[in-house]
Amino acid sequence: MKLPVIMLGSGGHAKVLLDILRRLEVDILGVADPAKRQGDSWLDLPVLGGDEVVADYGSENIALINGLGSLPRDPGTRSRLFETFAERGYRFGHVVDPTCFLAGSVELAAGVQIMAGAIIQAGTHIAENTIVNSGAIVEHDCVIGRHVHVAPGAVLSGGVEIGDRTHVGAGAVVIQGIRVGAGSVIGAGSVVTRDVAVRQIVYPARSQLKDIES
Ligand SMILES: CC(=O)SCCNC(=O)CCNC(=O)[C@H](O)C(C)(C)COP(=O)(O)OP(=O)(O)OC[C@H]1O[C@@H](n2cnc3c(N)ncnc32)[C@H](O)[C@@H]1OP(=O)(O)O
Repeated sequence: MKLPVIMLGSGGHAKVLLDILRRLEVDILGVADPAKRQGDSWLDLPVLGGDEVVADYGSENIALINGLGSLPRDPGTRSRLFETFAERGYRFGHVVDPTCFLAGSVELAAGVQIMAGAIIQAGTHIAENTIVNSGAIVEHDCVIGRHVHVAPGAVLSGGVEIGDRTHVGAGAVVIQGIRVGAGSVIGAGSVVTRDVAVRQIVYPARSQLKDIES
């Protein structure tokens, strides 16, 4: 049985999730966001109140959707929200855009979100609350930790391991068999050919600007 859902947050990431949920014809009760006024509406959804309003609904009657996005150097609001409600017994639903490709043996933990056009190949495991964003490719046998964001267009080659809370930037490429430690940031457009330790930032090569001589 599919439970009705409440969306937490109403920013850009939540907007994309809402579009997916509507295409999947999920029953959405409303949005919880402390920055909005109870009784208002957001994209034709009722604003139910702040996060505390979730307590009005029994954890066995609803599922939650984590609508907060995540960027490098974020203070961890998305992961905290997940942990807080999971500890209280609430379940976080998967959001899987119907245009993505998921191989049969892929394992998705609670709250994983797979956005439009992403490809996830055989033998890959993705842990709780992780986002694989639009058009990203996760090849076979990858192990992706909790609260990770694989940003749009990033490529993880076969057998890559990504530690918890890591951000893999838009368009980054990680070659096969690489291990990336927890809490790291792979800059957008980087090509990663060596292992990355815990809490390191990978900066990509910079493009150079020069005037065209006539
Ligand atoms: C749906 C969505 O939108 S999801 C979001 C997708 N976005 C991403 O994945 C972004 C990932 N973040 C990045 O790549 C970041 O730029 C980081 C984390 C690598 C670097 O961040 P910071 O250390 O804060 O760098 P900062 O922004 O101060 O820039 C420092 C310099 O590096 C340059 N720079 C920063 N990031 C990059 C990059 N990815 N590629 C090339 N140059 C870069 C900046 O232009 C700046 O150059 P300048 O000194 O000549 O002005």
